[in-house]
Amino acid sequence: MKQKVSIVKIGGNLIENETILDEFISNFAELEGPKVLIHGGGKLATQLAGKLSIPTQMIEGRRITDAETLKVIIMAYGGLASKTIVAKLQGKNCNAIGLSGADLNLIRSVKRPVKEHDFGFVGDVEEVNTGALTLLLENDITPVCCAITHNKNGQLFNTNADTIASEIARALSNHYETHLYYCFEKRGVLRDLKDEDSVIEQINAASYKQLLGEGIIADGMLPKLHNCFNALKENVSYVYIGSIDMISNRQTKKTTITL
Ligand SMILES: Nc1ncnc2c1ncn2[C@@H]1O[C@H](COP(=O)(O)OP(=O)(O)O)[C@@H](O)[C@H]1O
Ligand SMILES: CC(=O)N[C@@H](CCC(=O)OP(=O)(O)O)C(=O)O
Repeated sequence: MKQKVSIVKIGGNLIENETILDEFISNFAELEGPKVLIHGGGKLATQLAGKLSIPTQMIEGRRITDAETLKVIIMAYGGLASKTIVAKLQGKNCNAIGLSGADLNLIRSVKRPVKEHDFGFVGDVEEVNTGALTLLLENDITPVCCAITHNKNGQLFNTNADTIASEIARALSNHYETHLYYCFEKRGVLRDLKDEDSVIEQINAASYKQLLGEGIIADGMLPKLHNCFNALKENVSYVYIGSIDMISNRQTKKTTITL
């Protein structure tokens, strides 16, 4: 039987709030077995760009990343967010290491092809270095991955953190029974965004199509669910969307995604 690995993605809205981040770090540090943390930081990047008078433009949940925006991304995700999270995990005796996709050649990507839009320095994942990840996990080291990839030719790219989480889960699923958790600021996918109790507890491919048609899934939830189904199609065993409580043993509602 394969060993369980937990792949946990934490959204940028949560890492902005220190109290919530600390609670998440405690929950994550207590998770047993090998684990990987992927963090966003979209809100942080938007705030930092604003302070530097660099305008932010998002299309279909993805950031248009010109050369100046890429510098902000590297500072915000690879610097502030990554090091803050790693220090907090070390404070809980979790031996974490902060990595971008360039470190250990962890994630190689190519520039997102220009179709309707040119996203600039945004990369689509081509390959995850599974050997490097398993080497760390087998030595009780917890990788903390940010939303930055590279092309192995000296160029860094901004890459959606949900996609990185699903690609890492997919890569590890040959070696482990993979459990992928998307933690964000709501308790799951909601039928009504104004009603926190309207969590849809199960979504499968058929109900997903229906929810899309009804316009219930929008904005950042679009790439998130797309990534969930991609992961399941590639042998990831379990995929969940919910609050930070779902990775602790506390009973909570969450959305379970199935094919
Ligand atoms: N049906 C839905 N249920 C929950 N959130 C939804 C839904 N449709 C759209 N959203 C939006 O998606 C956002 C989550 O996407 P995003 O901001 O990319 O998450 P993250 O913080 O994990 O990066 C929510 O804040 C919410 O505004
Ligand atoms: C290409 C692209 O859109 N990249 C994302 C990466 C960060 C991210 O995904 O962060 P959240 O999880 O906080 O949304 C961005 O720059 O916003």
